Order: sequence, then structure tokens, then C-alpha cells
Amino acid sequence: MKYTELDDNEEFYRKVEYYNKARIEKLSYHYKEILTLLGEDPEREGLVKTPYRVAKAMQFMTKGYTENPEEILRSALFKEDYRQMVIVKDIEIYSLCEHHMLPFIGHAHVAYIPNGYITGLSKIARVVEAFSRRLQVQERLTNDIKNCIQNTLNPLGVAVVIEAQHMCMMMRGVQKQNSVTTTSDFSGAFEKLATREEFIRLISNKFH
Ligand SMILES: Nc1nc2c(ncn2[C@@H]2O[C@H](COP(=O)(O)OP(=O)(O)OP(=O)(O)O)[C@@H](O)[C@H]2O)c(=O)[nH]1
Ligand SMILES: [Zn+2]
Repeated sequence: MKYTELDDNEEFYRKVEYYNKARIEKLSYHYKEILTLLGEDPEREGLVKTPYRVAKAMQFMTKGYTENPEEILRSALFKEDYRQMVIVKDIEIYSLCEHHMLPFIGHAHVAYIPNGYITGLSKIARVVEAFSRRLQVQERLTNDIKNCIQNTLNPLGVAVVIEAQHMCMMMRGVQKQNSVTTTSDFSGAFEKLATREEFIRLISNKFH
């Protein structure tokens, strides 16, 4: 049976760019093999649709490859004379580590100081999404977000802090349940200690 026959809705595929029908069919085929290799019976009732579900889920969790973060930022640029720090904090992150393809989950805190132009606030979170929905390491994810905002908006500076927990360190391997990894990257004005400290103080304030 073709897995895509289980959800053969052309409209659905047209609307959602990252769902690629041919790729889902191939992925489903391989996930069925994987189920067998793991000792399961892919024909048993509960698993019949599983390869197809996993294929779709994996396409969603790597949808960042189909997105252009620079374009996302440029799509909402507004000329504005605001020259103080803009901070979007506690942006949820669901990424996959490139070593184990297991999730790492946490929050990103992003700030920039405008230099004539501001961007739509949601676009900051969308840039975080576009880079985190790929196979990543936390360090590169942090750099990717900073570089994209710096190069596209040309602000006076950008700051990115990410705090995350890695399932590959929790569910397997070293099995540490409470360790949190923090990474950061700064450019321009944030290289000055006082500016960086103001940012850290503001992201440490809890409103809830
Ligand atoms: N620097 C960095 N390391 C990561 C990240 N995600 C996972 N890792 C690490 O990648 C490393 C891969 O190490 P390997 O020794 O090749 O793999 P492994 O045998 O599965 O290692 P263990 O996890 O120690 O069992 C591990 O230490 C992981 O903790 C990340 O985002 N950044
Ligand atoms: Zn890992």
C-alpha cells in the first residue's frame, strides 16, 4: 500500500510547503524497514500508519530547510527611530541534535538595538523557528540566529542566549536529567560589558 493513499489530500500538500509527497512516501518506506529492524511487526494494527506519521512528523521537525530566515526578517522591516534594546525572550525551542537526531528543548532570548529599522516582533520568533527546525547543535543554532539578524537588519548589535536540555543526555547516554546547557552570542554594542549586563538583567526578570 502507498502510505500517501492514507491521506491523499492534494489541497493539504499544496498548502503546506514542507510536506513533500514523494519524500514522505520514501521516508515511510524506510521507517517501515526501521520498525522491522527494531524487532516490531509493521503490519500490526497500531503500527500500520506509523511509518507515514513519523515521515510527516520528521518533515515538520526539519521544516526549517524550506524556510529562508533572511527573507522572513526582510518581509517586515519598518523605518523607526527607536534606538534602545528590543528583547524577545522565552521563545520556545524544539530542535533536533545532529548527533542523535533526538530533541533538544528550551528557550531562546533574543535582543537587538535598531539602527534606523525595526522588524516585526513575530519575525524574530520565526527566525528562531527556521533555524531550530533543522538538525543542529546548540552552539551553531545560537550563531545562526545572531548572524541572520545582524546581516539582515544591520542593527547596532544583537544578543542571543539559548538555554536547553538535550534528550540525548537524558533518555540515553550519560542520563543526566537536570543539566541545562547555556550558549550565547553577541555582536556590536553587546560586546560592551554594560550593555550585555543590561540584557542579562532584563532576561532574568520574571513576569510570571
Ligand atoms: N557541543 C554540543 N554537543 C552536543 C549537542 N547535542 C549533543 N551533543 C553531544 O554530542 C556528543 C557526541 O559524542 P559521541 O561520543 O560521538 O557520541 P555518543 O557515543 O553517543 O556519546 P554519549 O552521548 O556521551 O554517549 C555527545 O557528547 C553529546 O552530548 C550540542 O548541541 N552541542
Ligand atoms: Zn544528541
